[in-house]
Amino acid sequence: MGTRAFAMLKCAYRNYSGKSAAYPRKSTVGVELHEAGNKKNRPKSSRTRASPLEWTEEQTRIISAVSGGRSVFIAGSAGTGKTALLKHIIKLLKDSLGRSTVFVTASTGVAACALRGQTLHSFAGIKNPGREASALDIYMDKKACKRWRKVRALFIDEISMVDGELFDNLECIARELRESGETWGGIQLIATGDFLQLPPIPRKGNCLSSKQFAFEADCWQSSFDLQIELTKVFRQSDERLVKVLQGIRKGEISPDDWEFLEQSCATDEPDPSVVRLYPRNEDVNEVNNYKIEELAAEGYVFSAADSGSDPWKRQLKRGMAPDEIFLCKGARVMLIKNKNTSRGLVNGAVGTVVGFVKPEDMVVSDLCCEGILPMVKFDSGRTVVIEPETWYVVDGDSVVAQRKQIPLILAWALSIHKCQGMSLDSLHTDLTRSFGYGMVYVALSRVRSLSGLHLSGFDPTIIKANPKALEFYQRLAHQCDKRSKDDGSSEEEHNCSDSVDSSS
Ligand SMILES: Nc1ncnc2c1ncn2[C@@H]1O[C@H](COP(=O)(O)OP(=O)(O)OP(=O)(O)O)[C@@H](O)[C@H]1O
Repeated sequence: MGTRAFAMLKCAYRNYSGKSAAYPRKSTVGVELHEAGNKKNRPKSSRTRASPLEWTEEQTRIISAVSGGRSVFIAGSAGTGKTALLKHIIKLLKDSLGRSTVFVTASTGVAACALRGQTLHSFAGIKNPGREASALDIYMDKKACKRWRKVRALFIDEISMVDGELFDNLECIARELRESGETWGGIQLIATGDFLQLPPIPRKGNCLSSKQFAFEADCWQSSFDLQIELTKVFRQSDERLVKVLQGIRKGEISPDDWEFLEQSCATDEPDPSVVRLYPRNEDVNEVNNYKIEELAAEGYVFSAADSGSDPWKRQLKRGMAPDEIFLCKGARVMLIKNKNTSRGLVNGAVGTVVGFVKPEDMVVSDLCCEGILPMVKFDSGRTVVIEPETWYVVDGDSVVAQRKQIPLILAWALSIHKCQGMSLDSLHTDLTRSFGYGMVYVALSRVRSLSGLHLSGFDPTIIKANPKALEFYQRLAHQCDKRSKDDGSSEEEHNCSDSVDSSS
């Protein structure tokens, strides 16, 4: 089959009701075309710049430490602005050190794509992320060796999902390849994450590793000049909710807090439009497929247009933008990129597909043969034509792969792993489902306010925090406390440590 024929098949108009494919009724498209043609109704640009944030004292301290060349571990619970701060610091360092020497990585494809970076594994030259990192693989990979020698500042987001053994191995490789006796061969390391959120996924054959977390690595303490915990939560403004979530993060919930949660949350069956969070992908796919089939509506398939080469292109598949998405009228969708923050069109905004339009000034037939775009009515009330977005994998200063796709995913259901890092207006989760350490906290801490939280299966025994992670934070707090007393500053002024002993 020719490439063209294959491409046409791939993006052919599909119908999940099982009926034979048919083109959409012209009249419907006509009406929406008219709406889209009306300039007043159309978004001016999807690239509106977000207004700059006013940094807190904690965040400012981190900015100056990093600007001064220090290696920093930025801790903080959900919604304390770790990612927002990281984006700012990345820009600062790229401007000061040069784009080609600053490498942005994350332990997951989703987080890496969100930062326009690459996975830690791709950066490092690890061929098989599911297995033990092979030093030989890395030494044989000329491009990876070049990166290791060239890098001056290395960012690692979602460090909570990097295990201690990998962290130690990479530090050792950095020293050897850079022929330097300094920790990490003198690389400035900036790591962020919350060890009380999702833990590392055990590698095959490594279930009983004694170094489950990065903070258990032998080199952890010498890797950072400074370890700082952000304490101001921005995602939620309700102080009681913040307090309850902080308790859940630590695996604690008082009877009062439990009652408060039970009474304040909507415990009745939520509106079917509310996003359901599940721990497992199978459940997510089952719900989304069932719901879209139930609509039995005609729609379109949007296929991602990728360029670049492997392993970078493979990373795009692990990001948020789907390889393929079928959309029809009535489909519940979520925006997976910030389009216009001042208008509420942010990553995590949920809405319903209300139609399709053919743009006059844009060719989008690479995504959908019919050259159309979906129109979404967001729950906030705005109706917007969703233009394609591009996700990049950046290696130093070069774009090594990119994916163009409609920035939408189906949103009747979402996995807890995928929603880590998101803010949501409303969600439903069933607490009786199998949750591991940190899962309940990750799920609940996505919501901005209690009015948007729908819970079922109340059972306080499922709230649990990893004891090793708890101990790590206790030591961090103790060191900060000690340091505050030593130099006479208050605890609030000094929630950081120059040296934390990570050994138990
Ligand atoms: N200094 C600040 N002032 C106001 N809002 C802020 C500030 N810093 C961050 N925010 C906002 O707080 C929200 C949560 O921030 P962010 O997603 O960076 O948190 P996070 O710590 O990375 O959360 P998570 O651990 O859940 O990924 C975002 O909407 C962000 O814009």
